[in-house]
Amino acid sequence: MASFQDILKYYRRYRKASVFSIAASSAFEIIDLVVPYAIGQILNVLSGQSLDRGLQQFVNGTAAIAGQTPTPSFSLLVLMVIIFIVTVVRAPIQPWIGAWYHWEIALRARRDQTQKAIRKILTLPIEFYDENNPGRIAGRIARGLANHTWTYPEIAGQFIPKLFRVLGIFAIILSIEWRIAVLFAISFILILTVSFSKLKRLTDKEEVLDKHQESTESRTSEIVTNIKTVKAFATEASEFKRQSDRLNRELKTVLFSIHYGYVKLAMQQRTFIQICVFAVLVLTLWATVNGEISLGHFVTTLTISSMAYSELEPISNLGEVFARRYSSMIRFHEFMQRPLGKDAASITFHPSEPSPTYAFSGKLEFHNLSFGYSPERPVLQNIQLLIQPYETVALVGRSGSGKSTLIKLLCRYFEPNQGNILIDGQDIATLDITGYRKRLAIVHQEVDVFNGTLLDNLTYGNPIATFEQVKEACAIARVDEFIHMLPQGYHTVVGERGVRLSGGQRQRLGIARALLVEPDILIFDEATSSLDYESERAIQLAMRRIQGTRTTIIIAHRLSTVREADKIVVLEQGQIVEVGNHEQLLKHQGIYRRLHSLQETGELV
Ligand SMILES: Nc1ncnc2c1ncn2[C@@H]1O[C@H](COP(=O)(O)OP(=O)(O)OP(=O)(O)O)[C@@H](O)[C@H]1O
Repeated sequence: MASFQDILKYYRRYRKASVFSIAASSAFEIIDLVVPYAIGQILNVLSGQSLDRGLQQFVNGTAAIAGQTPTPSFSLLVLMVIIFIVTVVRAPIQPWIGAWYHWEIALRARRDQTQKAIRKILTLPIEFYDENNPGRIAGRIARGLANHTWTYPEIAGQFIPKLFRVLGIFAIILSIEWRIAVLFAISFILILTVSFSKLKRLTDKEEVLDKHQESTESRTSEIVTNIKTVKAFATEASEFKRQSDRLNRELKTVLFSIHYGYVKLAMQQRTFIQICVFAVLVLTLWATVNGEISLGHFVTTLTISSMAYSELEPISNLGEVFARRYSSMIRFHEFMQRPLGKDAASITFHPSEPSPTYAFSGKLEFHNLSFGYSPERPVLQNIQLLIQPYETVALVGRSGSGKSTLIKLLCRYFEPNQGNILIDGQDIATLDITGYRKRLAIVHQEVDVFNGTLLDNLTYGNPIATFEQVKEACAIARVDEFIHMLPQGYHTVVGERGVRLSGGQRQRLGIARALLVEPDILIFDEATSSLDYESERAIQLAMRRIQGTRTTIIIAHRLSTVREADKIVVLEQGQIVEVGNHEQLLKHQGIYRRLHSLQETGELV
């Protein structure tokens, strides 16, 4: 669970600058109070009353140094110089010491934390992304970072200095008339305590609202991602209704629960503040009429106490803003505290510390491998398999039999519960994960295309590939067959803001991209499952050219894709039940034959 402490830790790196700038801003707020005090003293001089003792001594000392007599005119001159220093001289300094640092800290912290968030995104376990959609994750991070950035300058530059200002005011009033100071202190503490306790309750409601908003955003993002399905099932109206209901629910919470609460609080605060200001006026006037305080003190007390009460509203407004943002900041920290993937510790982020470079022949041994996503449900059991270098091995089996899971273990997205996987005789668990994964390449059913040129996408895994290498990979993967149809050839922008590639074209791009990293092990994860016959055929031809050049593992539902594999491994309920080539397995009256017959003739044998 994240807490307030985590919000403080967000700025920990800038602690010293933070303490300095908060102290400086607070000092400026207190210095500001010199003006009403000096004005009060000027009034005393003008009305023939004496200066305060301390000030009189200061004027006398200054007069002695200047070789002057401390006349009323000289006192006025000293007071004007003081006012000049704390107003005009201070003016150009304050923004540099206050505003500059507050924003610098907030902006630097945002850079740091955005880096951390990106690192987090890159190191969370892969199953996190199965359970959380991109809209929800992106929304949570963006809101959390933005709210931290806006909050810091307000709290460090305004909220805390204002509290110090109020303390300074209290000290001045105390030096003038203690009864007014007591009234002032009690009213202040009362207003702030009541306000903050109410804000605490509003924060809880804000948290509910934040969750509602996250769900709405998440669904909107799903609609965008799955728009084809929405349209195909003609569910526009129901999606619209669902989102409208959610927005109405949000509005109801924000308007009648949260906003109502803030307005009610503001009303109570204002009324109470005005009662207090009036009470101070009555008390101060009473003390002046009775000759207990001077006219100058009357003006000073009234001016600074109304200054103090006028600060109450901004202080509690800042508290309100903080309360509104609190839950999204906390939810950001909850995201940041999510446990990392098992591979996270060994992922290197520093290009200056490159991971070791491996080169394997591609011999793979699965030794007595067992695995389950949860302990009570084994998905793979006692897998024993040997894959020779340059061999092409197909994994087939019914849906849910564990084919993809085996690949996930090979890629080290998960660690096996029992047994191990050896590459060239070395346990993959002992290898540097980045160095090891660089020797693997995988072509998924859905090939991701990044926004950029086709060339950028091809060289994604190997940015230093030469154009000759790119062309060679494109020839093998049959990318060259469609490249001339693209307006700028290799330099055509594809992806989000560019030309849309078809499923088959994306697959071929995926294969060429995989080939360009020159992997020792190439994996096709249902690469042809969603393609039409012609595209499938093109991919099969590409695969045929790759066959024998490196260890290749093919997961396939369509058995036509795996017919030419050196070895076909049939999985059933997480266990290997048959191994052999196409002809051998057809002779065997087993699952492969049944699946094959089903696909060829549509009938079970
Ligand atoms: N992240 C996960 N968490 C929990 N269970 C999972 C997860 N991924 C897969 N499974 C379960 O593990 C089992 C094997 O799934 P796997 O994806 O490996 O099968 P598959 O043979 O590749 O299936 P398909 O051919 O349909 O892709 C299934 O019962 C599936 O529900």
